[in-house]
Amino acid sequence: TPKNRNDALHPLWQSPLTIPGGTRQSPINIQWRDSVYDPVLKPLKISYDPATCLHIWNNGYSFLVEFDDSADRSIIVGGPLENQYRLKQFHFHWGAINEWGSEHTVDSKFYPAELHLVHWNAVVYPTFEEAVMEGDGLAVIGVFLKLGAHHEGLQTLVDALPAIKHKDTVIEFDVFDPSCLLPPCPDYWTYAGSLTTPPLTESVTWIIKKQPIEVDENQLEAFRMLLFTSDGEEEKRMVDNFRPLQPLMNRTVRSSFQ
Ligand SMILES: Nc1nnc(SCC(=O)Nc2ccc(S(N)(=O)=O)cc2)s1
Ligand SMILES: [Zn+2]
Repeated sequence: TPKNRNDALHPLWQSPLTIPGGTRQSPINIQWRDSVYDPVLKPLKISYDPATCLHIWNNGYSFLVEFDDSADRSIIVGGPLENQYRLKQFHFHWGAINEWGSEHTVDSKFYPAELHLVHWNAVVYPTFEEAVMEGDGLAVIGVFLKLGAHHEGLQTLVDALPAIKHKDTVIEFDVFDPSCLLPPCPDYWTYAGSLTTPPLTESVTWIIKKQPIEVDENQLEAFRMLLFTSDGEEEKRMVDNFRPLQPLMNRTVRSSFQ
């Protein structure tokens, strides 16, 4: 029984749910028919060096795989971006059941999970922390996960999860190529948004892939055995770690495809 309203709140949201004066918050519903094809959008060029992988850890919000971003070794360029952006980490959001879990929705449809590959503009900003505060500081690629076939590349991550069950646990992860988590179809939507967890800063150019990747039930269940809580605390399963949909306000979602 929660002692006060805050305890009743989802662990993610003990801080304010809304940013006062926020005009470009994420996630949003992508209404396919309202998105505008932009012929000027370039193909997104992705080149990741698997050796830049460092470790995988449970940060109490999600599990994330972090990369060595001290040089331009794993980068994205093109698409809606004016500069190249360096890969810093990727993580996921998922639900307690397969009916929901993604942060973005397409025509109000939830996917069971969503992958976020987080990149920062090291051409313009000296550190990630500074880029987080700037309108063109970050670029996040969103990939929807749908229930289907077993995903070989994801299994490498799934096999590591039992070792990072509790908050603030970490294990070495030497080689992993996140390209294996991207769908083959190049099509994407893009819009100006924000981080979906605190500090919720309005610094993200979102690039949402149209085609989901398929993962199987056992792989989704493996995400759900993680805990929000540290070892020794009362166990709280890490599920439903997605932010509620935010108002579109004065934004247009552009598509790279007709
Ligand atoms: N001084 C600071 N250090 N680190 C930060 S923010 C750390 C960070 O990467 N936050 C983050 C939060 C949400 C997302 S998400 N879900 O992709 O919008 C990505 C990234 S501010
Ligand atoms: Zn995320």
